[in-house]
Amino acid sequence: MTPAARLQAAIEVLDQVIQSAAEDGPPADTIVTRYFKIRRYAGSKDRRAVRELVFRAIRRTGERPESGRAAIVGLANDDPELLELFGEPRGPDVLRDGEAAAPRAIVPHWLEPELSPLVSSEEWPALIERAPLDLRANMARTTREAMLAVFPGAEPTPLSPWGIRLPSDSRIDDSQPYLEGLVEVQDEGSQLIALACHPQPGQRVLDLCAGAGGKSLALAAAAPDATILATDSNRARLGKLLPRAERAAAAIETRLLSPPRELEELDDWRSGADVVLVDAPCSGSGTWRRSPDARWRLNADRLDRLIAAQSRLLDIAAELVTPGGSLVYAVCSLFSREGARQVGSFLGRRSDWLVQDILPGAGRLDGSGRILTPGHDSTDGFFIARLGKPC
Ligand SMILES: C[S@@+](CC[C@H](N)C(=O)[O-])C[C@H]1O[C@@H](n2cnc3c(N)ncnc32)[C@H](O)[C@@H]1O
Repeated sequence: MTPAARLQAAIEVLDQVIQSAAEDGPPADTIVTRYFKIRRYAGSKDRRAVRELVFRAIRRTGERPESGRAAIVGLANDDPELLELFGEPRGPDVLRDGEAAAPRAIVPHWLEPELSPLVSSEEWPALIERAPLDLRANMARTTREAMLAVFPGAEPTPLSPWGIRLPSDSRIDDSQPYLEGLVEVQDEGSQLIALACHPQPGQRVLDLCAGAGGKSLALAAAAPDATILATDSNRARLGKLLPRAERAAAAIETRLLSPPRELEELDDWRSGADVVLVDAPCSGSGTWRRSPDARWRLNADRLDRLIAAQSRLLDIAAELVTPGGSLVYAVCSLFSREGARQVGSFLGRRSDWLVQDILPGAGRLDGSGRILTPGHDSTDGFFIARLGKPC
């Protein structure tokens, strides 16, 4: 493919990404892969180049643009080499006078007021910079030192004692330690959520929104003798946990929940969990650096629905914690309504619950919890709080 043809391909992919974002369809990554599945003539260099153009355009454009062409015109306005490709054979049509270009932005304008006041605009560029690849050493079966020696370019993460940081483009899925379950891919911020749960041997720990089990696996590695139940309402996600647990040699029970009957289905855990983790569904605004197209999929209705779901899940979790036990609430979001204000509302409903200190030295205090951000902590963005149920 010529450079002009690659630019035209990027426009076509972006059109599909825009449509998918509007319809809550698959993410940009999947769309790029699908695009090339039926275009076998494109070589690996072409695929890489088109992908790079697509993601540069997505990162540059905060709000969902009107078309792939508008996104690429915006990108080209910043890059004269791209401008020259318009009108070339197999390339995009010639630029029209005054043609609309998608405006450059990091945070969509309508979401600026949602950000925690701690996330100042100086930090915004880090929200969409490429993320490193973090691994978690499976402490039940190895040590961080042993794993640091295995991966070239590996550094210990500064905040999590389990973490190993590799350069962004590292591949580990065919490495022996990964296949043997000695390491898992997990952002340092996610590791800190498991650390905030502080699971102890013999405890009963419930991971209410376990998804594919990233936090459950970290909890099992930290306390192999704890009883861990991983639940989720999404069968496909929860189904991915079992093979991962097998690889890690972790004992984790799973249970599929059917909202709105979660409490009935967890009757045997009512007031019975020493720790309940609510890693709640959220906007994902803390992970824009990994999924920059997430900015294009959010809308006010969807955000309101997520906030209502978080509040409901917190109330469910409160019923499951044993007196004297803890509820750990986490979201990969930097929006106050999903983080500090969400927990503030919970404490308004249950004023006898106690705010517990977590993760000294990591992140910054934000209301009754802590906020971690890519700019301040070099992790994905998270809000984490730990609340104690009165005895
Ligand atoms: C942020 S993700 C969890 C990520 C997961 N803990 C991990 O470490 O990979 C939120 C999860 O909440 C689940 N969820 C949404 N509503 C739920 C409900 N009512 N009960 C249980 N899980 C729910 C979603 O299916 C999703 O997997």
